Amino acid sequence: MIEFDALAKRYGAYEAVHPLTLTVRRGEVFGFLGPNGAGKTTTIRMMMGILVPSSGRVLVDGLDCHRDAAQVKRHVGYLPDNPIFYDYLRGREILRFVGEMHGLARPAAAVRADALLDEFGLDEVAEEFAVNYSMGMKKKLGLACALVHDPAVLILDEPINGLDPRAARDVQDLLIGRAAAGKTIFVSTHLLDMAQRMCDRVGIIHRGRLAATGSLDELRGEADASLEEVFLRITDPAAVP
Ligand SMILES: Nc1ncnc2c1ncn2[C@@H]1O[C@H](COP(=O)(O)OP(=O)(O)OP(=O)(O)O)[C@@H](O)[C@H]1O
Repeated sequence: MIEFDALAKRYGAYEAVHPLTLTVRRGEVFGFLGPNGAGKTTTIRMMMGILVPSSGRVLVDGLDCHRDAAQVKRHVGYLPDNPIFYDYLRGREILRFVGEMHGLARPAAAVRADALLDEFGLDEVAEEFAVNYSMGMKKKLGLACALVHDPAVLILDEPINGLDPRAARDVQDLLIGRAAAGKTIFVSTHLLDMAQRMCDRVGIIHRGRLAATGSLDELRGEADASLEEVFLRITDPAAVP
């Protein structure tokens, strides 16, 4: 379970995330939707202990993401918006290294890395340097790194942004598999197709404020508007925040 309790972030005088209160249930796939600059990455960086909240807090399975940041990392798999690797390590080496950093014994990390490389279709490039990976391969490797310690919770920042349709579908299928296995997934995106395919509930963030939350049916409402119509209405630049 993820509990946001009036979590807020200011950059100087600029309020990037207004106090955010929200609960994501265990086993739920929650889509955090918003246009560019809405505050999605800032929120996720607070969840990962990378940014210090200006006020409020966020808890993952009872652990405070700021105070207990190290424990949270054991519990959570994180895919950053732009995964960066040691360029001159090979895919397999990176995944083993991340596994060992999470406390797996060397043989166990090797077995786990091989299984994920196989599942993610990266086995053919496993001996290639990550610097030579395509964007799709980097996202898949990043996701494999997020999963190497079999965390209960996944926090994913724009997992299919910039991917071609096949790679995007591959990544979504991998995530849908994880959701079916009971993982709690918090995924930020501005790609509504993905939200529609994967998410149990979504929240729409606009100018740092959570403007709407609910299941897709709830957001579409009685008018049965498409998610795109709902999103465009809520995030209309002319709308008063
Ligand atoms: N370090 C910073 N200093 C000042 N302002 C910042 C900083 N980081 C982000 N911002 C501002 O905070 C707001 C929210 O940014 P954030 O990156 O969280 O948005 P986002 O929803 O993830 O956007 P995108 O979809 O474009 O990645 C933006 O207006 C951004 O310019």
